[in-house]
Amino acid sequence: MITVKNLTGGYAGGEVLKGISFEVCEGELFGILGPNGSGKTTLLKMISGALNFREGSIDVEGRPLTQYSPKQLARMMAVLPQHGEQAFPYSVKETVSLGRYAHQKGWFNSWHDEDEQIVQKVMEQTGITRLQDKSIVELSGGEKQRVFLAQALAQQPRILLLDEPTNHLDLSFQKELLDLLKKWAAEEELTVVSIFHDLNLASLYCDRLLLMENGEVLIVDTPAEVLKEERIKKVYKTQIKNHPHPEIAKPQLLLVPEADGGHDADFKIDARFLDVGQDRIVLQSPMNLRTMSSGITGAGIGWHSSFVHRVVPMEYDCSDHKAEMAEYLQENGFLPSETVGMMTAVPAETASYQLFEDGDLSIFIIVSAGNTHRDRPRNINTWLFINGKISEEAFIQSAMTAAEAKISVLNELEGSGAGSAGQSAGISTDSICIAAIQQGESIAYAGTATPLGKLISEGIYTCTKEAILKYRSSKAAFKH
Ligand SMILES: Nc1ncnc2c1ncn2[C@@H]1O[C@H](COP(=O)(O)OP(=O)(O)OP(=O)(O)O)[C@@H](O)[C@H]1O
Repeated sequence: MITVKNLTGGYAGGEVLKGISFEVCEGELFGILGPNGSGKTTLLKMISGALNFREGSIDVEGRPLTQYSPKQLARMMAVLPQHGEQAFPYSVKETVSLGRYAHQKGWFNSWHDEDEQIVQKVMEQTGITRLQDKSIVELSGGEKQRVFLAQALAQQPRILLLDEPTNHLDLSFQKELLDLLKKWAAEEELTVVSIFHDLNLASLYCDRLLLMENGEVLIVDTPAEVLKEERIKKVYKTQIKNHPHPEIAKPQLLLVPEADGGHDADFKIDARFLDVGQDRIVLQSPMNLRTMSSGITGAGIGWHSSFVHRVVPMEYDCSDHKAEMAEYLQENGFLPSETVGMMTAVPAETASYQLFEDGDLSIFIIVSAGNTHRDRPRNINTWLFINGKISEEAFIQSAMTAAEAKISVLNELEGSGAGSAGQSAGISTDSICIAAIQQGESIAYAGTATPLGKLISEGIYTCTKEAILKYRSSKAAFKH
């Protein structure tokens, strides 16, 4: 659809673009990225024919751009510039109607029903119908942006060139606009070339991305390839982390602010923060911990500061235990959004907890265990607090290492096979929460042969065994 070859040129002051080459296919949503001043707008101006280039070529539908008359070009492509400005106080509808100019033979007396219908349709699609009689000078930045987008769409172009289209738009209209462009690209084969400053939006919506640096193309590829953490850090000269989107397979980049340096280097989670009551065990951390858990609240991966292990009666039965747990937390002064919450019928006093240390490495473990006989539903809840900065691999390996240690206790106390899936109790309602302070030395791995893994194995073995034995000798064991 658009073929750019060796494009070179700029302004009177000097060359901005140096040997740019790429192709955009029909119906593609193509994003242009790059730091400030890298030449994105200059490139878009050249593609739209607004700025001449010195060397190279731009072909649109197989024909050199320079061979199109201005009117032919206007029927082919529409441009939404970065700062839509309007010199005259036209009404919204009049401004949108200007988009029909390229399709008209004369100007004043050739307004047809079709033009009216298209203008009404695009005003509706961009959510500005109710503003149609207002003067454009009375609109907010976001409303103006929609009007100029409607004007561009009224042109019914085959190619839409956009310079930061979501600038000024609120979150829901950003999404609406890009959903709309994506739909038009797919259904009406509209080709969209757009500059983005928001790399995450570009990742979510674009088929391919072109990343520019100092007037040159660094890479043209899919979002997953272009938005690699190391590349973006280098080009934008800033700290970022790449994190997959939770719902769709697209990368998302997160800024990492400078650390405030205010934390205590010797900080560790231990029994000082634990409160074992009659009906719950609470660990309240003074700061948020990175968590991976299967708790009722705070499940999955997140950041939490309150850890609540709530003891409920054996006959507890609730159709919506998540909602009921959230209510319980709220009533008891815990914010559900900051809390990992688990439930158990096992008495709090039978839980086992201990700090395990090996040199600078330390972990704090709490285990509550009940009904650990083969023929009954089992409930062992494990909390593992790691006083270190651990990788994502180490989170997963910690869970594996902890599970292995727990099973070896079950096998020891109940005979071989007790911990395996088919053999053990009808249902296992076990939960785990791993929480790391994410400060200090980085720890890459937590498999059984690593220092952290060894500490976890020892700690989980010790606490699980003690918790089971305490539970068995308690009155509760006879009742259950
Ligand atoms: N009209 C102009 N005359 C002279 N130089 C210009 C003109 N417009 C832009 N430039 C220069 O060209 C270079 C590239 O600018 P351009 O606007 O293309 O960058 P950009 O990547 O779109 O930047 P931004 O992200 O800040 O919008 C910059 O150094 C800029 O100063």
